[in-house]
Amino acid sequence: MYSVSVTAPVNIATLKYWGKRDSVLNLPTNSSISVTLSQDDLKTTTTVSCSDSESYSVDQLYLNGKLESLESLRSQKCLGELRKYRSEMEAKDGSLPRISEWPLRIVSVNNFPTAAGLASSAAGYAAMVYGIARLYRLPLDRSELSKIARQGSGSACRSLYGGFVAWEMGSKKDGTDSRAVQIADVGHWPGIRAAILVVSASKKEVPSTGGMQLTVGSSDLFEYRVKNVVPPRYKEMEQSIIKKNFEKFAELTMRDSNSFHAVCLDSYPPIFYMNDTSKRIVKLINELNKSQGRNVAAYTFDAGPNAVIYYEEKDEHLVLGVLNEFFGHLPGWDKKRSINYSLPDRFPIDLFNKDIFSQGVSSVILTGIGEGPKETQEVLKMP
Ligand SMILES: Nc1ncnc2c1ncn2[C@@H]1O[C@H](COP(=O)(O)OP(=O)(O)OP(=O)(O)O)[C@@H](O)[C@H]1O
Ligand SMILES: C[C@@](O)(CCOP(=O)(O)OP(=O)(O)O)CC(=O)O
Repeated sequence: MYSVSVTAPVNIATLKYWGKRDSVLNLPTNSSISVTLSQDDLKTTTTVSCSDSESYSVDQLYLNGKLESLESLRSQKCLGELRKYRSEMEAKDGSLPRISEWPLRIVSVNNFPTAAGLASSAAGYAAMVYGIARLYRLPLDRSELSKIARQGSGSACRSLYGGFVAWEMGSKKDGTDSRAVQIADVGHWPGIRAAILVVSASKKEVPSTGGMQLTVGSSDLFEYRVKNVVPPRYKEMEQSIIKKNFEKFAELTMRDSNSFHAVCLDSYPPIFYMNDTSKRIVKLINELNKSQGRNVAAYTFDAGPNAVIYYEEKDEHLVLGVLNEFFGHLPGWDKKRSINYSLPDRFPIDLFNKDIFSQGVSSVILTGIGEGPKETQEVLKMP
């Protein structure tokens, strides 16, 4: 029996992937950019093993304690590609054990809600692909592995790296140039923080894949976004990261979240991922930024109502000053309990009815930028 355990992070896009040009190879209609979040707070842990013993009769995935199907085309493609690489190695080197033929057992847990718009599929597929690649000792770099993870879930390709990551859409039909690359590692700009306001931890209404297909097929705005908005924005965002220009990075992040939700709304029938709570959070952040005369925080929303708010550590007292005022009673503040937050100077508190603006959020996750997948000593047992 051979076994390896790994952990992998969540990533939250600041320039959104929305739309596929090939849904079998999972190739996107635009390049995207994300921040990898710290595994201290959000992570998938996966133990992969393979054996020729009788107890390993078929490939199995245990996710959060339950047996899950591996039959989906997405999972099959990831497993198939990894096995193919391993069997090619075995064919070239007769001394290698022929483990590519053995059934795999994958035991995985997410320490945060699964399928609730918190990018569990990204961390999950990244962990699965990275773990099997280590088990098979494949000589593939993270960018090569990202092409495999991409076929599990598009956004998963970006979780192969830490720091700031781009998914280059590529132009080849076979997808061999559609892969993740690192724009900058954590050390480049370590002060990036993220506050997640969990608005809904339940399963989302319109899954990303179906939502994208609907947008591609029905939104008039979509073509404009893909052709005219994203390409220059990609370059500007990359530059803002390289120059550590938070003011610009924040503006582009918020604009791109708005643009993504605009094409969702422009789909026919329309898709609504943000709800009234999400909209109130946008207002809080806008007023905070206005009151300080600069962008101290940037909101972004994925395919659900949860908000992710990026900010710099040096402005934490301002951002958490506001968030604590409205959401300080919720779970998630333990590591900041000793700090006495107060509202930032000039914040226009009179504009906000506290009873209404405190509603709808169930918990807060305070985290920051983090590293990519890594091996761990923690071994998960079959439930
Ligand atoms: N740890 C894991 N290992 C393997 N697969 C996983 C893991 N976690 C999640 N998945 C897969 O991802 C699916 C959830 O993906 P889905 O896109 O619905 O939600 P999400 O990733 O949490 O949200 P979003 O993509 O909008 O951020 C699960 O049903 C499962 O198939
Ligand atoms: C809104 C998004 O989070 C969409 C993520 O979509 P997925 O990666 O979950 O989609 P599939 O490739 O169909 O699995 C934006 C982003 O992460 O870039």
